[in-house]
Amino acid sequence: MTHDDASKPEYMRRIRSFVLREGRMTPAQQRAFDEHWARFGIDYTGTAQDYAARFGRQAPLVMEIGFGNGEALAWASEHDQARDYLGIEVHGPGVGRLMNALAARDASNVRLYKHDAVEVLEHEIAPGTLAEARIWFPDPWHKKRHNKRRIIQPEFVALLASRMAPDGLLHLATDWQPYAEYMLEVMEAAPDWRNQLGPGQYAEKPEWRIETHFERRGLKLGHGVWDLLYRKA
Ligand SMILES: C[S@@+](CC[C@H](N)C(=O)[O-])C[C@H]1O[C@@H](n2cnc3c(N)ncnc32)[C@H](O)[C@@H]1O
Repeated sequence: MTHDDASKPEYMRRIRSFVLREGRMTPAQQRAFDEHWARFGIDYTGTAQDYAARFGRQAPLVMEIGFGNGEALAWASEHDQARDYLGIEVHGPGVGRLMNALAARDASNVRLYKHDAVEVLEHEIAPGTLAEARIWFPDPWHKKRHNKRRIIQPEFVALLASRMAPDGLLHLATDWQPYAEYMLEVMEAAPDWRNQLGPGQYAEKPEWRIETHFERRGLKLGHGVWDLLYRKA
């Protein structure tokens, strides 16, 4: 353990919210990295980034963590050209697939990390940077002994709040009711966030979130869907 690790809160030090099962990339996804990473990708360096310089303009920045195959991010960024989008995902095939979609529409308002979002937030995103943050259908870690691996934890939402611009919006969604209840519990207790709908309330699904792959999977299993909207207090 490095000295830096020792100074981190317990959650940040030990817990990873993902297991990397790198499925094989298809030739098209591999080609996406070869051809498009220089344009859409940001290599993790562990130092604060100047996103306005990367995008070549000063626009509000929307971040999505764990975008999966990227369909929701592709859609949202195409229909919201006045803002810039930062996607963070550890799963290579999903990043490749999204880059192909972005290249097909010649997108200029999206950049991607293939890295752990907790580390990106800690080291690359300066305080006060984000206008909006989205975490849609994060891994629910169903088993009680795995609940601590959920990305939504008090320490994590405090870190996230510190990276938000004043009045910045956080949008969470899940299809797993016990995780929805846990998200609500963590967020209601967080001093840096206030529920946009009023204390303890879930939100209606906003029109900017299209149905995602994991949402469809949950709906097929008969799950409900819960959206939560919080503003930085
Ligand atoms: C259940 S999937 C949901 C994907 C997508 N949002 C959807 O709704 O279809 C959760 C995703 O979060 C990613 N993920 C989990 N923890 C992460 C982290 N710390 N940093 C970046 N990505 C993460 C996983 O690789 C996975 O693709």
